[in-house]
Amino acid sequence: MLKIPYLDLPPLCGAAGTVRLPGSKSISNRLLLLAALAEGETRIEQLLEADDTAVMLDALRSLGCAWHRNGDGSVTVQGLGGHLPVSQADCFLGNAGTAMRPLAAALALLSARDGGRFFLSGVARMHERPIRDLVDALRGLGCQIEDLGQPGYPPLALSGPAPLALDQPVRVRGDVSSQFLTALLLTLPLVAQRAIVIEVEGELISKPYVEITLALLARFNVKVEREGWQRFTIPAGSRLRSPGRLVVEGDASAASYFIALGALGATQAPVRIEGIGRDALQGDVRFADAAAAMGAQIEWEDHALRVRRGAWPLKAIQLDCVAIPDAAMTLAVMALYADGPSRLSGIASWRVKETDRIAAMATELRKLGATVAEGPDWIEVHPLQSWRRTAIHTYDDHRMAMCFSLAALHPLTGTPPQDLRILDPGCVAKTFPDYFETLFGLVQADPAHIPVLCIDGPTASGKGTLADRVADQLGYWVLDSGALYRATALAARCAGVALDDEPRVAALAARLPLHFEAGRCFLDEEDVTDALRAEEVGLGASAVAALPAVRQALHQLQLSFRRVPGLVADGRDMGVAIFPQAQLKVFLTASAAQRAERRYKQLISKGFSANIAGLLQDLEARDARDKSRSASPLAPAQDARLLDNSDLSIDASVEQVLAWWDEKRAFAD
Ligand SMILES: Nc1ncnc2c1ncn2[C@@H]1O[C@H](COP(=O)(O)OP(=O)(O)O)[C@@H](O)[C@H]1O
Ligand SMILES: Nc1ccn([C@H]2C[C@H](O)[C@@H](COP(=O)(O)OP(=O)(O)O)O2)c(=O)n1
Repeated sequence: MLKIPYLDLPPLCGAAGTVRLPGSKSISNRLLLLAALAEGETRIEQLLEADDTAVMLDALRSLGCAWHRNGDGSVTVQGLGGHLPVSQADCFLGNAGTAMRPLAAALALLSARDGGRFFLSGVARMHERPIRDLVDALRGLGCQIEDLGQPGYPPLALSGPAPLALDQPVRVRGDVSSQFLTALLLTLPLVAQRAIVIEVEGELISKPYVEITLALLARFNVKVEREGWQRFTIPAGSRLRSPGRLVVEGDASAASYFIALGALGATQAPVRIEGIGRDALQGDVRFADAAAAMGAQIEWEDHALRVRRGAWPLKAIQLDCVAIPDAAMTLAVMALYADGPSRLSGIASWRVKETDRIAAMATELRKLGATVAEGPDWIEVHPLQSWRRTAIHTYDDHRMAMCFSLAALHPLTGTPPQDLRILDPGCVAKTFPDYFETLFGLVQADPAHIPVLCIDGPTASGKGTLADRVADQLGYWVLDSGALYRATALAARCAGVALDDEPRVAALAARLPLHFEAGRCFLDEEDVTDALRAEEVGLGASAVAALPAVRQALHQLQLSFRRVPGLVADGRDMGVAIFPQAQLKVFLTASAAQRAERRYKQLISKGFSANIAGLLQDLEARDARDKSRSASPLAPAQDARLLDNSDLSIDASVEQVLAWWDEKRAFAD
């Protein structure tokens, strides 16, 4: 997960491969609430692990519901059988509408029936998202609900006891958000001694989401009777009972980004998306039909789909998106690649989501250079030929970040390749914490377009530390090239090969069974992370690094680290020999005495024995050999920036390098 201020995406030219979708947010949060309110224990598999489900789980715990995560990631919830063991709780629900609305209804009804006082709040944007229609419906039943902020918006206090009047139909508006109706449907079974009728006022939007609600209620033993989309009856004596085990479908809205990716960039092999089938509960699965109408070639499997590019450019569409409001945002970005203007209507609900999505979408598309028109419930997007390099604001809206990542495929239109900045990319954590990492596993880019930042310098100058920290800030990969020379020296020692036997050491280097996993380094199956840091291995590395055939053998391997979205490479010759075209080259130095002291502290802290005078001698000898060897001697590249960090803290060094990076890559805002 990326918790960084911005992520620069290099220009992308294709996509292929397989993605496993995270669990559906809508299904996950509905199931959590139903499982908590029901009788019996429920094991929920493939539950979404993201911000919106985390706040729901926290809230359930504070309401006295016990749950635990199992070894396979599934969650087991002990149902409360419709009775809260606590009479007070304060629940913070972030920006999760799928938690706020149904919990408001559940707590209003339960506190009215059993007494108690409960508080619901969220982030500032949550307090701007309307809930009045639901509150009005609940007040109509006799529930006591206080607006603690602006009337009609969270935060709310729900208290009781208070008499409930359930003999008249419950009326709720359905034309702003279907979540109000969903909230009532999920929770009224708690008080359904007699049949309860819900009548919807206005034209119900997002009907597929209500279908999810009805289908999940049926799994919990409540069979709601429906007359059209206007009248719903919860039968007398309905009781929520756990079905025992449930599997959450993959998130169909999240699938939209990968369907779009396939439609745009899968010209050879398909993008295969696992976790949903054609008969998925989620309405957003119908996004696939919209993408097909724009030209995507889609083949369905039982629980997966394969997407390739069909028509190119994409075909413009005119579509009423009322049934696929979330996934429709993806169409707006696909429209940039179409053969004419596309018009999406029926999207008034965009205005009350994580942000005003119509305004946000129009603003950011225009920054890319597009012509966009917008109305209260529609948007029209013209295709784009000449793309501007820009920084996309994401408005704390996960879908803005995910949609706009697709703009990095602009070279497919023939426009000159350039990078694209996504601000606050971490906002995807709401529903898809690993979205960007997943995307990077599927996309292709010309290596020459993938940015590289080199940090070269002598031993113990702090290259590794600086490289890791800078890469973390940029969301980039790291190449610790010294580890490759160290691993070669270690492999030679294990194989009994003399370090000056150039052909045999080079042969070992050429097929080094080295791989990196979660910050650890493995030779074959063996974790050699710590062994590589031993001082004698460093000296051995310096010896094998002087052999031209070894350097040659490791060259290609080093180049292969240049992967989307970018690379920070640390070593001796990164800027001179391996990535001579790098955007920024830093040559890092510190006095020999400082470096010896740093290395001493580092070794001692890792449990190695060390002596400072010996280390100083060794590092001066190593500097001399690294500088004087004929093959790629240690020296700053001509265009390198020198950074002497003898008197700089690690933070100050990181700041300096990031400032240089920003200077090179300034973005229009
Ligand atoms: N600017 C700095 N100031 C103080 N100590 C530093 C600084 N940069 C790195 N160090 C410390 O010096 C030690 C050696 O750093 P390392 O990154 O391993 O160096 P290199 O990769 O150049 O051999 C580490 O313990 C690190 O925490
Ligand atoms: N790109 C590189 C990286 C390391 N080397 C050599 C020179 C170094 O003495 C050894 C070990 O490198 P490493 O960066 O791990 O060493 P330090 O952490 O700086 O002590 O490998 C090299 O020649 N070229």
